Amino acid sequence: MSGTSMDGIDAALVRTDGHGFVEPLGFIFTPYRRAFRDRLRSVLGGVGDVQGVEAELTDLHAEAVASLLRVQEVAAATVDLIGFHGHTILHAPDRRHTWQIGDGARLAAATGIDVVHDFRTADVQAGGQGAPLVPLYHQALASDMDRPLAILNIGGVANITWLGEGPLDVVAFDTGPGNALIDDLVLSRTGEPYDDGGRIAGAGHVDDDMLARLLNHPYFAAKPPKSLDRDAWAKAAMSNLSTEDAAATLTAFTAETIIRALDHVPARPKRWLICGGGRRNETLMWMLADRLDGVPVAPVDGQGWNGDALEAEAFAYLAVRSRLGLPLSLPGTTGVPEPMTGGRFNPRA
Ligand SMILES: Nc1ncnc2c1ncn2[C@@H]1O[C@H](COP(=O)(O)OP(=O)(O)OP(=O)(O)O)[C@@H](O)[C@H]1O
Ligand SMILES: CC(=O)N[C@H]1[C@@H]2OC[C@@H](O2)[C@@H](O)[C@@H]1O[C@H](C)C(=O)O
Repeated sequence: MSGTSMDGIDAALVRTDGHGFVEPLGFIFTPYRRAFRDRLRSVLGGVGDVQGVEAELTDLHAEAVASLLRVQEVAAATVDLIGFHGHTILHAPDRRHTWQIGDGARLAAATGIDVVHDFRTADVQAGGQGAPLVPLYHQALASDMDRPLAILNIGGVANITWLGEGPLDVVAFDTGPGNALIDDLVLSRTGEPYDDGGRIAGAGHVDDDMLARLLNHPYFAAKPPKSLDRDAWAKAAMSNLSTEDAAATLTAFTAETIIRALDHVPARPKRWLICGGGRRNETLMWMLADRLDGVPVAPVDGQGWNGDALEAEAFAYLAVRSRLGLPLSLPGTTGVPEPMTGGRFNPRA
């Protein structure tokens, strides 16, 4: 999995039957070098040297698989399948178009392992949003937990999975920006890739006028299903604010838009579990807790799950489901008219 933050590759090793049995076995993160990150950024929107970047991205994923297997002391021959998400460079479900680069056949040839890739196209072509796809994995992980439960991923974009009692009782959608706007601000002002621990935002004051302007966007009132492109929000015009105040305001924007997700779920969750890199932003976590007013909110790690690994684990799980012809998405998760399978199979050479 190469997430919208463009920070690197998450690779997870999972044992699963594609139904209720999931056992995460290992995880490795391989950061991109600055030069590749820039090249990846240069093809967002589907422009420039897409083919060249796709080949490079695929080869970096083959290296990530090799590193994971080395660390886990597992032979490639004993691995049944790779779920290869690739990297989203364009997401326009309303035009029935979504584009994840990553060459499945090339990865299968490089690793000697069967590969499933292109997870989102079938859903989008059937009229779904093509995202988020992680919810069915969240449901498998949380099978014995009290409901209603919210699992929130704060990556470049933030997405919520709301789980009610029944197996089809799932509502999921992108809530708004996660870290992407904060990352872009901090990078342009300080040269650092993100606001470590939320310390910059923690030293600033929220500009209420700016926050109100940011919140004045039709996306937040729109009913799900709904999903976002990473760059749905153009760089917010923050030039009149100090770095600290701008970071505080964008962090409050993320927190506030997550809270607005409550307008679109059937009942208030009894508990929130947070995954993705944003759970390390203490200012954001504090802003969320403050707005949730006593409802428990904590990183998923306290549950024994790895909050950095869930998305990569999910695409392993979904790859197995794809081979079994099982749904990857539901009407409640992507708005697809009926439960829908997906993914394309690439046999090893
Ligand atoms: N120590 C930290 N303090 C604050 N923020 C952090 C920290 N570590 C990571 N992050 C944030 O988490 C981001 C990476 O999160 P993650 O890997 O979950 O995103 P992603 O998977 O690329 O995105 P998406 O889920 O949208 O595809 C970084 O860009 C940064 O903003
Ligand atoms: C189009 C696309 O790649 N969307 C990503 C992105 O990153 C987070 C959020 O927006 C989510 O909708 C999705 O990824 C996760 C893995 C998902 O499909 O569940």
